Amino acid sequence: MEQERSGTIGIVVVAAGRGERAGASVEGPKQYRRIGGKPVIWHTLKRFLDWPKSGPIVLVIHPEDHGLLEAAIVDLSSRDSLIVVEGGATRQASVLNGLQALHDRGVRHVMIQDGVRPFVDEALLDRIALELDAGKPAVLPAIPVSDTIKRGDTSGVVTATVPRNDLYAAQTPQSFHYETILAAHERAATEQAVDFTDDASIAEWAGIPVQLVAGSIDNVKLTVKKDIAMADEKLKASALPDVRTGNGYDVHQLEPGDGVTLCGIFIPHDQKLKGHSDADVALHALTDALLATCGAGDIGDHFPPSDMQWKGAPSRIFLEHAARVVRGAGGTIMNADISLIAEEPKIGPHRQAMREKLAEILDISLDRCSVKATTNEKIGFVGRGEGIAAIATATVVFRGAD
Ligand SMILES: Nc1ccn([C@@H]2O[C@H](COP(=O)(O)OP(=O)(O)OP(=O)(O)O)[C@@H](O)[C@H]2O)c(=O)n1
Ligand SMILES: C[C@](O)(CO)[C@H](O)COP(=O)(O)O
Repeated sequence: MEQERSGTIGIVVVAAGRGERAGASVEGPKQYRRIGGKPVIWHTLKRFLDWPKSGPIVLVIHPEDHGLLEAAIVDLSSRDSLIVVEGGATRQASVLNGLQALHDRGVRHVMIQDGVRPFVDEALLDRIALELDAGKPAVLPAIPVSDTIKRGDTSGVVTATVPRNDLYAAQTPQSFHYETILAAHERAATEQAVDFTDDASIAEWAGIPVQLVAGSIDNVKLTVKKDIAMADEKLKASALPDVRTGNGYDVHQLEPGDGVTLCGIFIPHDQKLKGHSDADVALHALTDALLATCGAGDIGDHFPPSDMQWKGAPSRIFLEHAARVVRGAGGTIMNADISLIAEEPKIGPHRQAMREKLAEILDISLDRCSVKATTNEKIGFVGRGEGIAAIATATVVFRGAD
């Protein structure tokens, strides 16, 4: 259901093209291709949905693309506020449909945006809004042309060098007084003036003065295949790493026996740890820490103590399972750190073997595995030699959501 938006500037995003210059893709036309893990149109819409001055947002799509659109924006918050209409055979026809969909929605100004310009930024939108507020009927973001411009004939021979000091490359959103541009577009359609590649040209044709504002070098239009690959690389390179930390704690009671297993290493001793499995407190704590990095519950959820098959089991299977869960969720284990709290046996002589065991079980390098130990200064249950406790921390980096 469509929700009301609080901003005052109507937005028309045109995305009904077929993207022929970018070539075919299994993902559909270029506006549905993924860059940085999300479809191009997702990024473009998000910029406007997040901009506080956006009023109603009309999205113009191709009649065959309803399914593609639904899949593309399924996780976009506020998507219910979008007004979706179908476009026409040309960009100009699609814009007209979008403008007409804003009729009677109390819009004073409108911004017309290419769906395939996903890097439009808030500063640019604010610059344009200032000009509209100052009463300009048409505002065009553009950047001065920086290449030397040549004119050539059909045989590929240069016929002239064009002075570039007053040349600009036009961007979007091209922005207007709503009623003024709607009237110009409708008149162009009626008079079959149909060769316009942008909306500023229609304003010029209709005699409306167009104000230039500084565009943004990043606000490129994704036109050919290479543009899409470059946009993808750019977003991936700038994505914030998704680093997560989990912690775990476990304690087991000591009782008379012949040794304890800690971090997968058996240490001969006159006591053993009491437990359902081999009672390796260290690996249990680390298993919980790893599961915590992806919200996957705790060791008891995965290996219920009531299940007899885990009786006497080596705890490395719990840790291996947790590592699989983490990796299955897209995680890379960066670090595993265990602190053992025990009066006896002495851990120091076994630390290196323990670290090596962790590295082997987790399949990560030794320098990412740490084992430390302390006594409890003879205080409490650990201090009285009644049990051994372990605290673990795991650090995992996850791939960006896609
Ligand atoms: N009939 C059309 C043609 C274009 N557009 C939109 O206008 C914007 C800019 O057009 P362009 O880059 O030329 O896109 P396409 O027309 O899809 O590309 P091509 O010309 O390569 O087919 C795009 O967001 C495109 O989806 C549209 O809404 N309706
Ligand atoms: C509107 C536009 O993006 C401004 O640069 C451009 O004119 C669209 O042209 P296209 O031929 O549809 O790519």
